[in-house]
Amino acid sequence: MVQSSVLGFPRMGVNRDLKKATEAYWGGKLSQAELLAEGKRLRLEHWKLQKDAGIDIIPSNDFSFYDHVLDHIQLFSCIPDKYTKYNLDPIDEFFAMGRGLQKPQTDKDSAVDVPSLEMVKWFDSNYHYVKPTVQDGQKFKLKSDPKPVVEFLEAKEAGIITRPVLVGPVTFLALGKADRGQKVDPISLVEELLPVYEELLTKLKEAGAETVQIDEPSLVLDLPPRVKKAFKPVYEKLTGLGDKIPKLVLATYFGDIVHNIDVLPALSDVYGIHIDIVRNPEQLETVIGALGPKQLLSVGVVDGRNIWKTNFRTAVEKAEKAVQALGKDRVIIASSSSLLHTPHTLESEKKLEDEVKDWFSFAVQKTHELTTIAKAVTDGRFSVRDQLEANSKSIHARWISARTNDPKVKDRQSKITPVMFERKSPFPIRIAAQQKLLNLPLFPTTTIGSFPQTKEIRIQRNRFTKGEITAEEYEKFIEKEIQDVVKIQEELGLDVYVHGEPERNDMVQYFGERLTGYVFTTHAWVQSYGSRCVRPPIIVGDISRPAPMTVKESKYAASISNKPMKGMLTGPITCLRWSYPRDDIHQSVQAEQLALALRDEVVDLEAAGVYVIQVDEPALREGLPLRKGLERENYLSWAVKSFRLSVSGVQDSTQIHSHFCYSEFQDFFSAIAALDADVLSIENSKSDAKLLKVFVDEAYPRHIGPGVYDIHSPRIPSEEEIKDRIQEMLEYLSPEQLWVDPDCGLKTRQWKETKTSLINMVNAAKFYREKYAKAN
Ligand code: MET
Ligand SMILES: [Zn+2]
Repeated sequence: MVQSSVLGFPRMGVNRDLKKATEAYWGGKLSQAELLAEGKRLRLEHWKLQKDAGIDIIPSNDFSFYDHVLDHIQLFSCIPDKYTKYNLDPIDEFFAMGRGLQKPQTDKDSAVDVPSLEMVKWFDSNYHYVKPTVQDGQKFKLKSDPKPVVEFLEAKEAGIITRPVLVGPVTFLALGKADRGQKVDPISLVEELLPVYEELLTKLKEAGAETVQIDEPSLVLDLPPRVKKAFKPVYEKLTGLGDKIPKLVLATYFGDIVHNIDVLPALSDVYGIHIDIVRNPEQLETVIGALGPKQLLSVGVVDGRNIWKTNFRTAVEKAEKAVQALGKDRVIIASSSSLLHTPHTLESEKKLEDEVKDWFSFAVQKTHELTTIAKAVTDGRFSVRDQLEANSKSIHARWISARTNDPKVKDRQSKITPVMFERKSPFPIRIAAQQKLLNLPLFPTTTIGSFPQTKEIRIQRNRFTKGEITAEEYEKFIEKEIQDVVKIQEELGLDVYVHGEPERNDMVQYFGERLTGYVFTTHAWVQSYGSRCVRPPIIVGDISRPAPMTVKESKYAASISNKPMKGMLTGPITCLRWSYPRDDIHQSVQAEQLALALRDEVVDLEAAGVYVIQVDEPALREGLPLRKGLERENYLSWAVKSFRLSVSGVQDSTQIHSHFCYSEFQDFFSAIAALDADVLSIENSKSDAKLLKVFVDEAYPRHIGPGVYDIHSPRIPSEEEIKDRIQEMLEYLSPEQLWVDPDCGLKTRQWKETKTSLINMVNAAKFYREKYAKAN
């Protein structure tokens, strides 16, 4: 019999219950016991739901109160002293590592002030994990009552035998880093870490676990030889323990393992291997060929990263191929990765039109898809004939739907010509024309777009959405907000203003709502980090812009300002990456459609008298394919082209800005340069200014505003501190090139700290302005 399996289930619950519970606990409104009980309730509910769907292999230890890598950090006692020194309760220590902890002194306890561990994106997804941070001479120790064992027993007690999920030792270390000032290479600690895995696996076996899913997704990356070499000793040692530990199914996802296939012989005693054949179907044959004579293959055929209904015909075909080669008992039908990246259930969507709703499948629906596919492969397609027929009807309906295809969009795409990717003149000519028009001082100051999204703004937006106030009333309210921020910027003495983005609920959704081809959900939240969830819009069809999207607000703002007003747009790649993209046409085609829509917007803004326009691309980097090579080059080529297409319709005198919330450009600098933006604003306050060296090495000629202070924290930077920061930047950038701005938008901040921080920023800029004016 071919078994069905889920690699991991979303943790939040139908109504983001976990988010609500953890935030209530942090806010002191829920006791620890209540929080733990809520976690338990959610785990049970999710196990039962998978069991009821008929899933054979149900995961446990996929749940986490914050992040599963952080769970492992605590499980292995890999906790830096700065946390342990406070002797916090384990759950509070856990959250302190995840989100930092600041607590004033009380009668009972001393004050706590500790920042969080570093958090970064999980492979190429928008989920963030906490980075294991190790010390020279790091030791590991298994925590008492290990979470994987506790949760396995919890499920067992409820009559459900699960397959616990662990992050494998190689991936755990490969994703880690040495703490500040430490020299250790994390992977060199593998010998130290292995006994902890042995102990944990032994305990799981004693508890009754027959198999364990051990995640080693690092196998899809380009691995440095020292990491790659680590697989052999680790897995020989573990499998050498024989029956003392559960059988291991080693899971890879988000890419193929063909380039690391020489590792497979070292894994030949591992019970089974999981591969993602949604992303990389072509690896199937190679991996089958490299399996040991008895090894199982878990084939990921249901997408864990997107929301489209699985095409049963192609999924069954792929699975049958595996069965033909290996036999029914050696194949498992699985989700491609954990379902963590998909929303909980489609059932919650009451407002979606039936036509499109029929095209989607969220986590709960995917569990049913898995059992159907497994049955089709086990008992033959006729055994699930009705499901297969309904599925192919739905797939076909989407394919031919008028919502999917817009001939006008395709026609416009076919008429794109090479000149549309080029500004009229090269940068030196443009900047001269811009200078003439804008008349900016040295060290111009600006902000990144949004100003504090106050409670009042959210209230009014809600009232408007609910129909409690009219469009006119709402518009008046927004105008008033714009007036206020223009006035504040005048008082602060900034040089290029923004309108503050009060009308935007979200930087992607706002645009999606004004474009054709998008649909929106009401409950389809997915975890981004900790308790934070996002609700990505879904691209279902060809995209076009029926009418201007931002011109009214920007034009109004420009009309009441005595300084240049910067128009603010979200770039094509970010609109694409922070949505669920279509899977029926290439992403480059969708990016191009978005670019054309934005191009019209840019031209309209210019015509409305907005001569500085910023097109934000914070998601450009996360879209970078995981491995170097052709795929990455291709991505960068179409990503750069779509950006250029969106901004190149303007006159030389219109200044194009772009913004990125990261500073690591080393591995794709040429793409950043190729954007040909007149001004780049980048996140830099937390990084070493040395990173800016790449701009010197590559003789970058255009303007740059590296963020001078961190906007993620309410902390106010002093004028001195900002001056020091600018001084450091001047070691790498010329005074003519340098802009002064914060790291990112200010929407999550309060007005109080925002104003003071900006006063300090403007003063620091003025200091250098005067200094260099005198020098000339
Ligand atoms: C995540 S980048 C955000 C840029 C946007 N213009 C803002 O200021 O909020
Ligand atoms: Zn940003």
